[in-house]
Amino acid sequence: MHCRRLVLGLGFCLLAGVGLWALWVYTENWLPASYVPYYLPCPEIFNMKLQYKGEKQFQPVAQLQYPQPKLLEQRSTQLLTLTPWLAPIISEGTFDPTLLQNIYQPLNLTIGVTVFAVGRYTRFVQHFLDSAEEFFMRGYRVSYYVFTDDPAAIPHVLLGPGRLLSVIPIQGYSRWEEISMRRMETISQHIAKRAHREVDYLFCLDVDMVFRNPWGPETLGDLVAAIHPGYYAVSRPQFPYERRRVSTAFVEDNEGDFYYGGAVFGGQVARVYEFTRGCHMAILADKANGIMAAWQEESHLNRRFISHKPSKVLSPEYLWDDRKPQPPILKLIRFSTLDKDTNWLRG
Ligand SMILES: CC(=O)N[C@H]1[C@@H](OP(=O)(O)OP(=O)(O)OC[C@H]2O[C@@H](n3ccc(=O)[nH]c3=O)[C@H](O)[C@@H]2O)O[C@H](CO)[C@H](O)[C@@H]1O
Ligand SMILES: [Mn+2]
Repeated sequence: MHCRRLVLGLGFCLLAGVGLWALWVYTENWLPASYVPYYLPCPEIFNMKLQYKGEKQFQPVAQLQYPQPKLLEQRSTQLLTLTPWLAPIISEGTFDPTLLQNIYQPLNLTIGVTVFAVGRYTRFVQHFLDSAEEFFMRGYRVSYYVFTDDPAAIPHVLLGPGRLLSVIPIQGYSRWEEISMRRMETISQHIAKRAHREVDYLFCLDVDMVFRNPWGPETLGDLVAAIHPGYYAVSRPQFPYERRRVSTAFVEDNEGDFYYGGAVFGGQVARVYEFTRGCHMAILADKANGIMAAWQEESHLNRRFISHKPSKVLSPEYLWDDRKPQPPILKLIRFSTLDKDTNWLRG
């Protein structure tokens, strides 16, 4: 009798166990997936409030519809000089270098440059810095911040007076997309920790590039974007924005001004902080949802520049590509991407 009860009890437990297990398998596999909170790897960034001189609130632009601004005006010999939101578009002939020099030189500004050289990209540093010494913000104080996973591979480049080079060790990632995208996080953290005390303006540049002509104070502004050399003559629907709604970088067909390049952006250090932080947040949100935008951080940068308009736009003179012939509409090339063996570099 006692034994039968025990067997019955055990049988009941077994049945209940199987039942619970089946229920668990069902909820796990067949119910629609509920959103699992994702661990954001940098909680400190949410709490960092920086103290700038004369800080002012910035209101993002509300979404509205308007015609696309066209860089190539009707007269095909001249580029557009003003955006519809009245930001100047900088190209040769739109400014007087001597006048600007007289205005900006006495301000004793320090201009920062962030540049990443991870893995095989360290080979570009020498050429980049040599050409920057020749053409970038000559006569100004400049702080180069070179981020690398291999500090020993960064050459000792002879710098002019008032110009400094800091080599900052960072972690490398095996995927090039990750290296490229992580720049937003690294730059925002670097500004928070250090650069906001050291520089007035900051430019964030690709390293696989070279300066060929002067880049001066005409480029300084609150928030600066550069028009991508591949898309300055095409219309909105052809811009390679992220078009999937699930991404935080999503852009509608009827939105967008210019397609900007991820290889050049900058501005006042406080504005670059807000900008890179915003892009990094959006990248993290995409990551949490298992999605990578079409052109990585460049897609996020373009999304953000639609709602946070740049106060100054650089023409493709400031972001060209050696693989393309120089069109007559551009009087000179100031900064250009080298023709590189991408497969070997990223391999
Ligand atoms: C013409 C074209 O296709 N352009 C896209 C391509 O630009 P790029 O072909 O210019 O990307 P890239 O290979 O120059 O990478 C961007 C930058 O990240 C750094 N880096 C990258 C990889 C690496 O292994 N080590 C390293 O240091 C380096 O500073 C480099 O300049 O990719 C970018 C990725 O965001 C954008 O999507 C660009 O639109
Ligand atoms: Mn590049």
